[in-house]
Amino acid sequence: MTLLKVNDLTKNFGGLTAVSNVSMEIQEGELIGLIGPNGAGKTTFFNLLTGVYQPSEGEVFFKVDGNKEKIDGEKTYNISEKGIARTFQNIRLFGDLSVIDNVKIGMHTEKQAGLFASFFRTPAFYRSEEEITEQAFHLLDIFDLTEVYDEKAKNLPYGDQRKLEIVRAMATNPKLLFLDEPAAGMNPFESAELTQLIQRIHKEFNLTIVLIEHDMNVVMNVCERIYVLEYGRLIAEGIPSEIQTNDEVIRAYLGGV
Ligand SMILES: Nc1ncnc2c1ncn2[C@@H]1O[C@H](COP(=O)(O)OP(=O)(O)OP(=O)(O)O)[C@@H](O)[C@H]1O
Repeated sequence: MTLLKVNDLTKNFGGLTAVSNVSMEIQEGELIGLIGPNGAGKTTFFNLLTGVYQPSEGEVFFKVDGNKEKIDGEKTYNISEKGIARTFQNIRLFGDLSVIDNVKIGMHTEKQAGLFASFFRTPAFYRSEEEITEQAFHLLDIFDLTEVYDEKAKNLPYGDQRKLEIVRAMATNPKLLFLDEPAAGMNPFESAELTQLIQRIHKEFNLTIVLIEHDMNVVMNVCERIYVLEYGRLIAEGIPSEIQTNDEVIRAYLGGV
């Protein structure tokens, strides 16, 4: 079943077309890779799908509770409420808050006991707080971050901060998760561990994931299907073995062949 449908999406920045007539269709439960040389338009594409930028042209549809909704032009928080979460290329945690609070903040946008219950601290409020804490610890456990739950986020090693970013995005209970270079700056051991984690959350939460990644080991090992951008245009789409042998892709990466 189609979860996300993108029709001819375009973004112009003055004279530069960062994303040019890109169309794609993502099925529920897929793990998709989005690759391309530096400046190809990958992050801009994520920004268009998550409401950070408004498209110059094109449409985006997302399936919410069985209904197809048009989400292009929507505000970031509306898109997040509909079930799309993301991480950023640069870490954007609340550095002075604890690890667990970084996760719980994400959950509060999703699970709210209501103003009355929160104000008067009713049983519904405590039940909801208890559930939030329990779920936050479950996510931290998957990412092997339980032991540091009380540390300030900024004091975690770099690799753990990147993992915490994913946990925080997961906390909104998304149906679709965009990961922007999750393995950037990680050593080979860390990125291999992250690869396994991405596969695990994909299966355990039946989560649809779109991954921007430069590390080809990660991309080729985890992604079921891959889209390739170059200068804002989609130049290829296919399973990893097709992409690895695609002449256009090889030319885009190696140049001039
Ligand atoms: N806000 C902006 N204003 C003007 N130009 C922009 C803006 N954001 C991105 N661009 C330009 O759009 C093009 C695509 O950039 P984008 O960051 O989307 O590429 P990318 O594929 O994510 O690159 P990288 O792999 O290096 O992160 C680049 O030429 C970039 O300079």
